[in-house]
Amino acid sequence: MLQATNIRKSYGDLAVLRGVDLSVQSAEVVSIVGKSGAGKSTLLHILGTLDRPDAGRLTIGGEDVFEMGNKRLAAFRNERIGFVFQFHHLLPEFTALENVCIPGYIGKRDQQATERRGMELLQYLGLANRASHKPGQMSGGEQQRVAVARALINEPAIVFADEPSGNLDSASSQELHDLLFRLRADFSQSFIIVTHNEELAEMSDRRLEMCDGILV
Ligand SMILES: Nc1ncnc2c1ncn2[C@@H]1O[C@H](COP(=O)(O)OP(=O)(O)OP(=O)(O)O)[C@@H](O)[C@H]1O
Repeated sequence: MLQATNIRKSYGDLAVLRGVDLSVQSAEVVSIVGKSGAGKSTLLHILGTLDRPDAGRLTIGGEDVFEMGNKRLAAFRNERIGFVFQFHHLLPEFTALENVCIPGYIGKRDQQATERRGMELLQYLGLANRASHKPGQMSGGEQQRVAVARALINEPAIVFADEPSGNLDSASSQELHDLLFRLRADFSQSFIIVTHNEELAEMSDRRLEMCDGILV
C-alpha cells in the first residue's frame, strides 16, 4: 500500500530524517513512537505528501507521488489519503455531516453519494444522532470520531494519524483506539499513527521507533 525508500530531510544543518525506509501493507496498523523532536511529525508530513523530502522515493497504491506536480499531488492527496490530527480541526460553523463530507466536496465527488456515505460513516461510528450538530455541541471524543469519518469519506488507501488520542481522556482514547482497529478489520483500512500512547503502540501490528533519524 505504501513504500518509502531512503527518505531524507534536513532543516539547515539539522538532519532530521537520515534515510527512512518503510513499507506498509493493506489492513496494517503501524505505530511510530520516539522522543520529542525525533522527527516523527516531519516523517508523517512527508509520508502524507504534505511536505517533500530532500531525497527519497515514496509510492502509495503503486503511484510514485513525488514525481507528481503540486496540482496533481493535491488531487491525489484528496482522493487517496486521510488525515487525523491531535486537534480535530473541524470547521465550527458546519454540522458534523458537512464536516465529514468536506473532502468529498473538495474532490468534486457526487454530492448525494458523498452525503449518503457520510451518513453511513456517522452511523458506523455511533454518531447518526449527531449529524446535524455543530462541533461545539459535541464532546471531544465525538468530535474526534467525526474527524475520523472525514478522513475516511473518500475511501483512502491509507490514513495518517498524528497523536489522534493526544487530546482525549482515557475512556475516549480507548474508544478511539478500538475504532481504528475495527476499521482495519471491517474495511481493511491501513493506518500509520504517530503516538506517545504506549498502549496504542503495543496494540499495533508494528511498533517502530524514530531514533537518530531512522526507524528501528
Ligand atoms: N519547519 C522547520 N524548520 C526548522 N526546524 C524544524 C522544522 N520542523 C521541525 N523542525 C525541527 O526538526 C526536529 C524534528 O521535529 P518533529 O516535529 O518532526 O519532531 P517530533 O518527533 O514530531 O516531536 P514531538 O514528539 O515533540 O511532536 C525538531 O528538532 C524540530 O525543532
